[in-house]
Amino acid sequence: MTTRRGGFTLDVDLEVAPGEVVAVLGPNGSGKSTLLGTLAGLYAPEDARVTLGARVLTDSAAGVSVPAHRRRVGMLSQQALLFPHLTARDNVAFGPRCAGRRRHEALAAARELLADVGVAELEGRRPAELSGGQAQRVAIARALAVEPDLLLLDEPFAALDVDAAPAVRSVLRRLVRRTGQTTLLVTHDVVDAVVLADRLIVLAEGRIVEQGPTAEVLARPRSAFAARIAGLDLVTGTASDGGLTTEEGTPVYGRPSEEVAPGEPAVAVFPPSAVAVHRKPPEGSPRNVVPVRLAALEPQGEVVRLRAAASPGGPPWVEGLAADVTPAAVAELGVEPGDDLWFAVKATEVAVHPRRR
Ligand SMILES: Nc1ncnc2c1ncn2[C@@H]1O[C@H](COP(=O)(O)OP(=O)(O)OP(=O)(O)O)[C@@H](O)[C@H]1O
Repeated sequence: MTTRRGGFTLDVDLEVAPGEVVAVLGPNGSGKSTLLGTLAGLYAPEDARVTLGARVLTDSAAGVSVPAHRRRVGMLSQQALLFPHLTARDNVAFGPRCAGRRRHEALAAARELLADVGVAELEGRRPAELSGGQAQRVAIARALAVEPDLLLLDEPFAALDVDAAPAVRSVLRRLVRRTGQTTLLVTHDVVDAVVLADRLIVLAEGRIVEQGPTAEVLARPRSAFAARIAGLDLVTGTASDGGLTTEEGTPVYGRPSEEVAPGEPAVAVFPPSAVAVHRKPPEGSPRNVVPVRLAALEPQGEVVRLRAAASPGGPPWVEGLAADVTPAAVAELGVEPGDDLWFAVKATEVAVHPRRR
């Protein structure tokens, strides 16, 4: 598709498999909202062909453009945008009613969905009587109530406070997985992509500059933007009681940030600034301590990023882990590439999230 807005041109070619969740990341103004708007039928593209299953939604060459409300494309944005005069239940039942469902059927379906998103007891409240997180849960229920063929999520957690966002993300993850909902998710948060998406695409200046399985793009970023968002330490494994267990069986201790059941695929996430670097294994406090071989020293503004490789006999999953330390600490440690070191990170600094298979 090619869509112009003012002097900006979006030019992308994208295919999403049924049931797939694709995350779209990119700097401000890279065209993420323009992409969603074009799929939703909000903008008239200059030259595009958009198909959903067997249906043609847009074919500019043939003069076809299905209006937004007939696309069976659901949209959820930062703000819940509920009808202010309707109760939570009636907000969710509205779409099915418009699609011709009987009133009692639509209300029953709405109640079930409100229970699914964890706000069954709020069904009689109006939007003004809901918190941001509660309203967004209702908005998720409303978006799914019409059983859209494609769900578009435009920064659905951005307006929520940091405490509410992971719980709402969990709810969305569970429902999207259960219904096999085909989804395109625009986000600024790489953790959203890890938790929800099978695949990640990176937009820059209206074009796709990178795409692939989420973990792969983050492990081997090619664009400057992907490198920057990949600036978190990620360790994948299987959730356990106190954190996760890597594929090789190493325990990584952390705190579950949201609903993640033992035995499920999980990812441990921590900032490189939380990693302490030692010459000898540190003693005492309960934390994660792992041997690494120093691969590189990368200056990063105020700090130096120590990049790890596996040490002989050590676990392979440390490959690529980063530790940010001050230049003074680097001088004091006297480290050089090839040195054998220990990376340590406190369990309280490690967030454990569920991960898409
Ligand atoms: N109404 C408009 N008229 C003209 N140009 C517009 C309009 N809306 C957006 N643009 C331009 O289109 C480009 C893409 O905007 P878009 O909102 O799709 O980016 P985005 O990636 O979603 O950004 P953000 O992360 O800031 O939400 C921007 O350069 C913007 O200046």
